[in-house]
Amino acid sequence: MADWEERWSKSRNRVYYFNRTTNESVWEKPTGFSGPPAAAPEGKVRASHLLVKHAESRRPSSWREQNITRSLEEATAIIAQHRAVISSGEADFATLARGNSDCSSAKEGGDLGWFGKNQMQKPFEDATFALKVGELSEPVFSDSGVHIILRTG
Ligand SMILES: N=C(N)NCCC[C@H](NC(=O)[C@@H]1CCC/C1=C/[C@H](COP(=O)(O)O)NC=O)C(N)=O
Repeated sequence: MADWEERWSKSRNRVYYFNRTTNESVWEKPTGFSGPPAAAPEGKVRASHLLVKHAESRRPSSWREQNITRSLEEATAIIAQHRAVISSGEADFATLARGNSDCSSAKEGGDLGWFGKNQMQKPFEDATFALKVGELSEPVFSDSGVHIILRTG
């Protein structure tokens, strides 16, 4: 496993994995990969998020639920519950995001990869850039719904 390293694909704006011995490149994280994360591309941050959508979301549908009808209040309460579970250490962020996030990034444990300014909706961008690496946000409200954000890079 020591042969693999995480790299950043500028063209696809996401990480990939390069094997120094075989020169092979793969998108999916090799099983057991434990190398250092890709170096932070200039001016970019990396974050994972858990999104709970509601009836007023810009796209009230997700892989989890075809037609999302919960209210903004309900979504906020659900996010607060998830945040409490993560903060208590009862579950890790990626596991909770994988099963509960209404974003397609759920399949990556919520990982959105590296992104710079003007890529994400402003409330999300502002909240992420204000976090230190490793810090978990308070609930963040965007047109997509209600998020908690873990800054990872
Ligand atoms: N660069 C990466 N990895 N993908 C492009 C992101 C585009 C960006 N997206 C967002 O700002 C929302 C909030 C933060 C994450 C995010 C994810 C949304 C949430 O779901 P939706 O409201 O779209 O159904 N799904 C994808 O876009 C935008 N400018 O709309």
